Amino acid sequence: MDDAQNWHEITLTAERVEALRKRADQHKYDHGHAVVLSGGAGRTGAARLAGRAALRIGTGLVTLGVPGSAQMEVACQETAIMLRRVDDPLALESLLADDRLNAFCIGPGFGVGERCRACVALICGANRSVVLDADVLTSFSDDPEALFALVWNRPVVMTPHKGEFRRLFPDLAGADPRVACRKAAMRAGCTILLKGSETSVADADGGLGVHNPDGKRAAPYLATAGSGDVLAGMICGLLARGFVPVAAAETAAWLHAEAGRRIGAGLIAEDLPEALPAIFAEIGL
Ligand SMILES: NC(=O)C1=CN([C@@H]2O[C@H](COP(=O)(O)OP(=O)(O)OC[C@H]3O[C@@H](n4cnc5c(N)ncnc54)[C@H](OP(=O)(O)O)[C@@H]3O)[C@@H](O)[C@H]2O)[C@@H](O)CC1
Ligand SMILES: Nc1ncnc2c1ncn2[C@@H]1O[C@H](COP(=O)(O)OP(=O)(O)O)[C@@H](O)[C@H]1O
Repeated sequence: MDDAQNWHEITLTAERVEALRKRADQHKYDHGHAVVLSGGAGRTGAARLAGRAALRIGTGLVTLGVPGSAQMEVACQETAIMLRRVDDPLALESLLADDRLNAFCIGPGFGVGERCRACVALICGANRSVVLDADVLTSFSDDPEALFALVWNRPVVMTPHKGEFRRLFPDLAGADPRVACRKAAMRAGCTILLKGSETSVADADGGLGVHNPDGKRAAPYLATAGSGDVLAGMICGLLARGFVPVAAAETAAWLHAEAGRRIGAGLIAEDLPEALPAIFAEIGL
């Protein structure tokens, strides 16, 4: 399927607003436990942004998995977010043994290479919901098929910007982004969110949603360092809350852009999670 006309506009549907609501009879464990894996000392900012976004979007608990070298750095910055030491794939395996930790985010600031590839293999092998972003996508650029074998038919959202997309899907990078995103998702066998001023979300069955197709929801001040890390955290948080991958990706894309639109000029990535409470109040949560 490569029909560029066959798509829907991404909006915040009434059903998704209801799914964002917390009911009076629920407690934090009813809203999931998200884990964001961080890079080492001096490289924790991106994971901290993602963790903050997961918490603000309503995840019950958020843990940052942090190498020992970076524990003090992260502990000095975070309060509501919990910390676990994760130095290597072995430590990750022990986290994965606890199935209450129900959604993961890996890639932002994580570091490129074998440790990254091994962690992705463990998370996907455990069939855990996961957002694969940034350094994960770069880590597999020499062997995209190895990544597709891991994510095929799993609850995975990949979130490439155009540079990362080109590294994984070089033959599709020149095509219309909507068509390219759909073909990529069908090839990889998972949900793909292709970032840009227009954002596309495609699933493995050929479904395609487009945010800002007519430019009316433009949010150009999102073009700032760490903005994509926040988006990855929002998606991870929604996966932890029980959204299926496409719904998590589309809902996060809408909320992320809405936050960007409201803040406007002067926006920095830290502002985005903090904009969510006002948006939630306005949509009636
Ligand atoms: N606060 C923090 O801690 C932050 C930490 N961060 C972390 O840094 C790590 C590196 O992430 P990254 O995205 O900066 O660099 P990366 O993908 O390795 O290469 C970039 C190259 O790709 C290309 N390119 C093409 N299209 C593009 C597009 N639309 N958007 C962007 N790039 C595009 C372009 O190359 P060109 O096309 O010009 O040849 C460009 O030179 C990663 O772990 C991330 O999480 C950041 O999130 C910032 C905040
Ligand atoms: N001109 C733009 N208009 C709207 N959104 C944009 C624009 N430029 C970037 N964005 C959004 O900002 C985010 C940038 O993500 P990314 O490139 O991964 O940055 P980082 O790695 O620094 O977090 C994406 O969600 C993208 O859709």
